[in-house]
Amino acid sequence: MTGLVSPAVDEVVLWARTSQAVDAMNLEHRNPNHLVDYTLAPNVVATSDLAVAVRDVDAAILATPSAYLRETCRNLASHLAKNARVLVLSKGMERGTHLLMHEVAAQELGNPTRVAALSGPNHAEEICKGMVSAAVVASEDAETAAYFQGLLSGPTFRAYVSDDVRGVECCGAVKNVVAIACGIASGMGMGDNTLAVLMTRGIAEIGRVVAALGGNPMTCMGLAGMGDLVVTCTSEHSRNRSFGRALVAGETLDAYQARTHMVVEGAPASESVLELAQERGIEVPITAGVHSVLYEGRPIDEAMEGLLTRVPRTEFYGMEERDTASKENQC
Ligand SMILES: NC(=O)C1=CN([C@@H]2O[C@H](COP(=O)(O)OP(=O)(O)OC[C@H]3O[C@@H](n4cnc5c(N)ncnc54)[C@H](O)[C@@H]3O)[C@@H](O)[C@H]2O)C=CC1
Ligand SMILES: O=C(CO)COP(=O)(O)O
Repeated sequence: MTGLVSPAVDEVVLWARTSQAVDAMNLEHRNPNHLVDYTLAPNVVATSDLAVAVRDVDAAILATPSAYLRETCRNLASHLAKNARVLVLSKGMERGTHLLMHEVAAQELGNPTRVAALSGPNHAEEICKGMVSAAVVASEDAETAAYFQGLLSGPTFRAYVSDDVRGVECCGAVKNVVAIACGIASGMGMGDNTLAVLMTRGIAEIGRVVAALGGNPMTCMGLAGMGDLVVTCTSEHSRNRSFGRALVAGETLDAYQARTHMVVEGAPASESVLELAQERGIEVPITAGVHSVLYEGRPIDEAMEGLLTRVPRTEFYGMEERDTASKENQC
């Protein structure tokens, strides 16, 4: 995001946790751990001091893995000005509470109207090369969404706004689970038909969860839904997809994350989405299948067979009237 924001502001301050990363970014203008060939703009500076990072800022952009967002916001709360706007990039659903990331940020930082969430098909590997991308900025407050739309929009990046922040964030959390399923299918040697089936039934599954959380299922047709689902299920850059392939090859989640130093958000999301679905009676067969493989020791072949041997149904899309979320014959 620094490459998108830096042309629009005087200075971007990056918070990093290690002095090694901070020194490399300040001295060489490169991140030594991620996108190592990318040169940071001259007006980007780094610090490991959170208080310094947000001193006198107009806005903060939060991009920690979802599991650390609450802790990061808690640490930030006493340093961030009360009127500073907050944009959340993290994609996930909190375990136990089933809160979306903008809700976690708002709980810890106060004033939900200053919080927005950004989601869409946005692999940093392509954005930093100036390849055309787009995303949606969602907030319950139109001014906050418009503020970040203005901050991020540029010649190669188009930002749309939405007031359906729950729908946008829910899409971002659940599509990662579907992408793991696609990676597994790809690793098993399945073809394009299989991926198309998983993605299409995946968007229906996402739609049911969006509806249950009070979002608009039509948001699934947009950049945060269909757009991000397509890129995450098909791109070579996707961690969730490539983890699914690695799993078939015998690698564990911990080993994959340790080798890549990157987060696989679909794994914890499968836990929280399944918890939520069981609590609310939502059918999430793809999520349940991924969860069973990751956390219940179910063999991959058996999970795939389980999906295929379900009772034949009418095709519902997950985007019908909201009360269809509770109908039995829905998926
Ligand atoms: N909104 C959007 O357009 C996009 C959002 N994302 C989301 O952003 C979040 C971060 O993804 P990436 O930047 O790709 O991460 P990454 O997978 O490249 O790396 C994870 C990073 O988390 C850091 N980290 C580990 N423990 C931490 C802690 N306790 N506190 C803060 N940071 C910690 C690691 O140092 C590492 O740099 C994820 O939730 C991901 O799904 C990712 C791509 C696009
Ligand atoms: O959300 C993303 C792209 O929009 C990143 O997806 P992965 O975490 O699977 O790489």
